[in-house]
Amino acid sequence: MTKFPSYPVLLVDDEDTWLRSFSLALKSHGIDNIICCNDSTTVPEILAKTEIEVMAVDLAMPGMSGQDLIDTVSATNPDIPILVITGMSQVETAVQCIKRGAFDFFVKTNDKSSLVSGIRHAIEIRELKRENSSLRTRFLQDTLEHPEAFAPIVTCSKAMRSIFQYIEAIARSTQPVLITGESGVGKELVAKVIHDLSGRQGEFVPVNVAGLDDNIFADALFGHKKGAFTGADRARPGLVENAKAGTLFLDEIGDLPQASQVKLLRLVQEREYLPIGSDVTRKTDARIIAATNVDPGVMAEAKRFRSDLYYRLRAHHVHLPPLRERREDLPLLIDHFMRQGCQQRKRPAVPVELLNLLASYDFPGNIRELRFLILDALSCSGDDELDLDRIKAHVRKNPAASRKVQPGEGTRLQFGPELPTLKHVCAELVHEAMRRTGNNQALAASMLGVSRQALNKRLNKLRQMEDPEE
Ligand SMILES: Nc1ncnc2c1ncn2[C@@H]1O[C@H](COP(=O)(O)OP(=O)(O)OP(=O)(O)O)[C@@H](O)[C@H]1O
Repeated sequence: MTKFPSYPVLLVDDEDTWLRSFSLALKSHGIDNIICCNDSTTVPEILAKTEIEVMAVDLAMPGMSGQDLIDTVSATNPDIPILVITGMSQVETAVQCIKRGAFDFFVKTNDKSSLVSGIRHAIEIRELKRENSSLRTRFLQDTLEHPEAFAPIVTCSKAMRSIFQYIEAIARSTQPVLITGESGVGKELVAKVIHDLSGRQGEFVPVNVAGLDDNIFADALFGHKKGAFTGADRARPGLVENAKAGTLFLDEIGDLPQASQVKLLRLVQEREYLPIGSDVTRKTDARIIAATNVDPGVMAEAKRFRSDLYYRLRAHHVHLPPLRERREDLPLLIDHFMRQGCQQRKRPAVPVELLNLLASYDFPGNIRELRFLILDALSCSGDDELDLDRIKAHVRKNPAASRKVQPGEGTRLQFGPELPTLKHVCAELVHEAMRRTGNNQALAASMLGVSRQALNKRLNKLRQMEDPEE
């Protein structure tokens, strides 16, 4: 099992019994990467050797008091959240500690649940801070540390590049990720990249939970004991077990029944689950990535999706834009799918008309639909040129998705009583073509029936007219 969190939690107290019982409480809640230290004077040495995620320190200790420790650690390792643990009579001192930089304080009692929640909260804050700073660096430098990991995602879109930078920043976190976006935008592809970048040794285990009733959901995810129900003639591990030390990818979580939402909440929050027929709780270290093409925030408002589950799942959130908002990817994707479909055969030429045809199509099925269109057209084409008949028929069948005005059958442009000038109409047309193609000049030129050079000249002229200072 991968230890959680990735860097240890340091517990500092001179009472060994307290250290033992506290670390047991943490372990039973899935926090098992712990260093116990009963001599506060050795803390600076530990910090010099090991990166620490969070510290919990007692106030009254011989050698170096909790307060002294806070002063030292805040000066040398200001990013480490420090939780102060005090006796009943020391609350005032604890408040002083908060003023000196401690993260929070807790009164030492036998019930350790609030202390465990405090540690978990501090771990989450630490992870978020780490990700924020990594994100800031990446944005400033506009770099990707592992561009090769994104190779399966074909794109040249700026929006997608920013998403890649975000993914790199959150990939190693243990918190869940929610991926939203229309059907076919590449959510599963992105989930797999997050797993590949996570450094997790376990498997990537995808499961589509759409339409599963609660019993099948529980059986698929949590498995069952032998004899748990009629037909359960042997024990079967669930997908959560298969995803140990890896990633569990739950696709289409938007339709999950309420009862399954409760079970998923426990899995996400407590990292715990019960196989069917068992009364022994099991722990998991699988990282959860969930995806949906319905906005769970809206569903949470409509009370169809638990809001506590929604907020837990979206500790990190990746939203993938639809293909119609990144049309600049069309030429690359067409080329990619042409290559995919022509591994065993000669690649026919792609008529320029194809880009023109697709540049004003809205792709309700996004990249999956484009892939199907290209592979389908290839299957009916000879070696010379890609046959566009079936693509044209498909685009015509989806008139709502096609904004293109077909020659001869289109609506006429509407004008008010005063006609615009030719110059004005040209400028509007150029802007519209650029907008529709996501600023891809080759595509826009093809839509407007001019060469790329001619469009470029026109764009330069327009820029000069709009901003003569330039
Ligand atoms: N940027 C991309 N580059 C190359 N192929 C892509 C890209 N995005 C998606 N695809 C391909 O499109 C298809 C659909 O992608 P995927 O299954 O990841 O979408 P999805 O958003 O998870 O869909 P759904 O919501 O229906 O589950 C797959 O064949 C995938 O490989």
